[in-house]
Amino acid sequence: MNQEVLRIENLSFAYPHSKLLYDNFSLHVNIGEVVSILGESGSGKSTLFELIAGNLKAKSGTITTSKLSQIFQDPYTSFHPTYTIINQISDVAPLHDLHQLCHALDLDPDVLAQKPHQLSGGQLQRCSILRALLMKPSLILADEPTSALDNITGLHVMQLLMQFLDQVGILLITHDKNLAAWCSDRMIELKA
Ligand SMILES: Nc1ncnc2c1ncn2[C@@H]1O[C@H](COP(=O)(O)OP(=O)(O)OP(=O)(O)O)[C@@H](O)[C@H]1O
Repeated sequence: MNQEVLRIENLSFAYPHSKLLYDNFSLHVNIGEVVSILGESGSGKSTLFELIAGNLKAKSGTITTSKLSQIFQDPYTSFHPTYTIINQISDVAPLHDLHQLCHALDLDPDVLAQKPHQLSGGQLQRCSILRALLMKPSLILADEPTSALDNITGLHVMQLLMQFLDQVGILLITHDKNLAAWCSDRMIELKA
């Protein structure tokens, strides 16, 4: 049976003094699925994540979500520059599966003792995936997780993330239609 990790039903939302950005919008994600959200700048992709994360309140409709964690576009701004990666990860997540996950993410555990600027963008984005997975989510919100990386590194990072689809569903924001077509079960294109 499909295990649903996100259900959005009849969502409507507008920022104050603005037109409706979402009007009766519905979406669901199951464990094992990658669902991509595409759309031009200003179409409301980031706003959707803010609504799902509970940082914005819908005008009407319902959002039901299981435990989620987020991966952001720029790995350098996802970590504080002055603390080591391991300090920052241990602040938010238990470390039981650290070595096993490092292995799966092709990440040398020694790099975790470094500070963010000492790592490459690809290494650091794998650290943010590590942090997200250690939080044991059922839903991952990934906001342009590969767009700060070159194509080959980006594809590798996405492949590594997709290994965990037996445990999670992934909602992916991307501008990259080729990436979305390659990795998604469903694609939703928002209109500005
Ligand atoms: N805090 C806010 N207050 C008012 N309007 C906002 C706010 N944040 C975003 N908007 C507007 O809502 C619309 C959707 O913005 P959003 O950032 O969700 O789009 P996006 O699709 O993620 O864009 P991009 O691809 O450029 O990141 C835009 O018109 C934007 O100007």
